[in-house]
Amino acid sequence: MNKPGYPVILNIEELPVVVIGGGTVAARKVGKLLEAGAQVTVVSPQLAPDLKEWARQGKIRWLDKQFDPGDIRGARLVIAATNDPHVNIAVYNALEPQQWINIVDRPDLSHFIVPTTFRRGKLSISVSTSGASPGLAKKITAELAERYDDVYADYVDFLASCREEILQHVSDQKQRQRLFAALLDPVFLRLTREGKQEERSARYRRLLSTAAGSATAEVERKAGQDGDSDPALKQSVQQQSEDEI
Ligand SMILES: C[C@@]1(CC(=O)O)C2=NC(=C\c3[nH]c(c(CCC(=O)O)c3CC(=O)O)Cc3[nH]c(c(CC(=O)O)c3CCC(=O)O)/C=C3\N/C(=C\2)[C@@H](CCC(=O)O)[C@]3(C)CC(=O)O)/[C@H]1CCC(=O)O
Ligand SMILES: NC(=O)c1ccc[n+]([C@@H]2O[C@H](COP(=O)([O-])OP(=O)(O)OC[C@H]3O[C@@H](n4cnc5c(N)ncnc54)[C@H](O)[C@@H]3O)[C@@H](O)[C@H]2O)c1
Repeated sequence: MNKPGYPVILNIEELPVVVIGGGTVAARKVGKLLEAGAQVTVVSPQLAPDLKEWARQGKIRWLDKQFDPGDIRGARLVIAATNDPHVNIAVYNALEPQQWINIVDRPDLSHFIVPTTFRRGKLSISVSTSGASPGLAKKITAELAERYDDVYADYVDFLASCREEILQHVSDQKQRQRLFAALLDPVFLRLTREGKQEERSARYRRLLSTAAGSATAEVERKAGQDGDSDPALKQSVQQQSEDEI
């Protein structure tokens, strides 16, 4: 991988992922795979403590053996995480054409590399140095984690529910964009931080009714101007005003 790469969040729920090697690095990768709901198989004659525990609890399938090419058959993603570079290359050579691999000591051959990530509910912040310095990525993440603290989980949930409501009830594209922008006013974060959820909702309601009012005026102005109006927009905006007042 020599280009900067294409950052994505993969939905790997229920998908089979095979990890070769059972040491500290494998345990770190498997922890994140389990959080994402993947079906994980670990192939290794030895397991780090976390992996042992997950195998005992049935959270992962453990093949207590050295790697063989057949072990990765059917896997969607493959992670080669042994401490033997020759074994990691053997895993790479055994890939089926559609499989994607992360080789923990060969970013240059990997189809994907893993950034550091921390989560605050639905917000996730990831940092990568394209393999240049994973330690620096971790340090930057720690700095960001202080700034984007636990309050963001509730704040992002609030933004999500407002957004859902706006998408459902406000049909005018420009109006929506204005509302989404207004929702990012720092006051909503501040009220979340201060635990003033009611004041936050009241402000949001005011924002909606003001926007609905101005859209109604706009529709009426247009109607007066060219004798024509968009009845769907007018109705949606008026409905909005009635709901909110
Ligand atoms: C982010 C994180 C995610 C994760 O693994 O889950 C991750 N490495 C983490 C930590 C970490 N890794 C290393 C140290 C020791 C300090 C140092 O060396 O800097 C620390 C720090 C620590 O452990 O504290 C050593 C290391 N890492 C790689 C090599 C091989 C090489 O470079 O060739 C070596 C040398 C091995 C040797 O000694 O030979 C390779 C990779 N490591 C990556 C990811 C990918 C690029 C990420 C990026 O874009 O920056 C990439 C390319 C491939 C991949 O693994 O996907 C995770 C942070 C988890 C967290 O947040 O807690
Ligand atoms: N990508 C990263 O973030 C990162 C970080 C540190 C180190 N590394 C690299 O990752 C490698 C692994 O690090 P670690 O700390 O997990 O090592 P480790 O020694 O803790 O674990 C190695 C594991 O590989 C298994 N293994 C060895 N040969 C095998 C085979 N033929 N088949 C199946 N399993 C086999 C061992 O049983 C053991 O479980 C290091 O050698 C280093 O090159 C990568």
